[in-house]
Amino acid sequence: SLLSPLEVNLLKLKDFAFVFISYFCEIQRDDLCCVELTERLKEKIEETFGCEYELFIEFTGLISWCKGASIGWHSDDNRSYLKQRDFAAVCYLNSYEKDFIGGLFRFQSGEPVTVAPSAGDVIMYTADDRNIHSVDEVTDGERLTLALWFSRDSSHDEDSKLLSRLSQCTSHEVCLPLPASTNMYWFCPHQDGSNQNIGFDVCVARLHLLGFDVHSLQGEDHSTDASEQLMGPLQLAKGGKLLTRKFANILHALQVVQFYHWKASELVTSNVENDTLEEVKAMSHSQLETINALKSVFLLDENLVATTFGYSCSGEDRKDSLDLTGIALAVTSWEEYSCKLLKELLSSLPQWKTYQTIHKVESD
Ligand SMILES: O=C(O)CCC(=O)C(=O)O
Ligand SMILES: [Fe+2]
Repeated sequence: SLLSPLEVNLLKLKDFAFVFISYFCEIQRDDLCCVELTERLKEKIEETFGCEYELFIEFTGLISWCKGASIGWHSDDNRSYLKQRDFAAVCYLNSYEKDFIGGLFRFQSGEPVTVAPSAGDVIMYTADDRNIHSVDEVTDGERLTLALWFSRDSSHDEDSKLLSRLSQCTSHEVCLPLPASTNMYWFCPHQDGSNQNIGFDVCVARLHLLGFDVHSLQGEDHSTDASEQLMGPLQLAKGGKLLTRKFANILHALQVVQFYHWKASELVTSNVENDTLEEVKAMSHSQLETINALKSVFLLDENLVATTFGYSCSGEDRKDSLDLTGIALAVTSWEEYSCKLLKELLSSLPQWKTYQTIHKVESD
């Protein structure tokens, strides 16, 4: 094991759909830095593989493998756009048989042949075809990993890219999340196309599990392509009611809902103002139709959603505890929270730029 139980727990603490930036700051605040951890992994790789030159972290991914997820035989540099990858480190954040079934890691040749993930363990291997590997299908539960890829090529340094993006931010703006292409969020257990009609959009499904439906403002105009609807302005609905507040896109709505779910007990809900209450309206028949039309495209298989995310009856409690009025309040708290995190990040930016790398900076 390379990671302590505390580190493992901090890493998987937040829902994965939540912004990595907030994740990163919370961990810092708890006096344990994700960056320190990744630096430690980098040093370990350099030591293990006898690297003479410094490595750069090329990509960091906090990955949730839901029921049905798997990956066949591959090397990690097997695409033209992945050629810069030299080494991989996969940190296991939970354990085989305890938290999920299936999901064994296998090497095609050499020893060990099979690795059963165990929280805190890290596997490291070269990204080329000397280490062809696969991951068995996860048949129950959710498998959680922190995966990092390393490159000898400094032009692929993840830190530099992030630094230049952060340099373009100003601390006053709210950073609205931008969804990647819609097919990034499409979950389909049969990638071979045998069951084209089975699947769901991960964002719509996560909202659905928390008790919310999506009302696309572009959906009212029937000419808009369904997949574009999630990229544009939308509203949230629940139990025949609609929150008039507009969200920029599906990820914005999801972040606010997840934030509310995460922080609900801390948000002050006692003095709900009238104008917040006025934002919750009964929905019309046509609005309900727009909601259902979107569901019929993006929530094709509700049972698959429940089994994939492993929610059963316990999911009902969380659904009921979250309401639209709370969401209206959470929008502002989420903005304040995001702005605060962004300010903290930006305050470290001058030092980070000096070193061209992201390090923990002591705040006064
Ligand atoms: O999660 C794992 O055990 C390995 C993941 C993997 O092979 C990959 O993402 O390329
Ligand atoms: Fe891999």
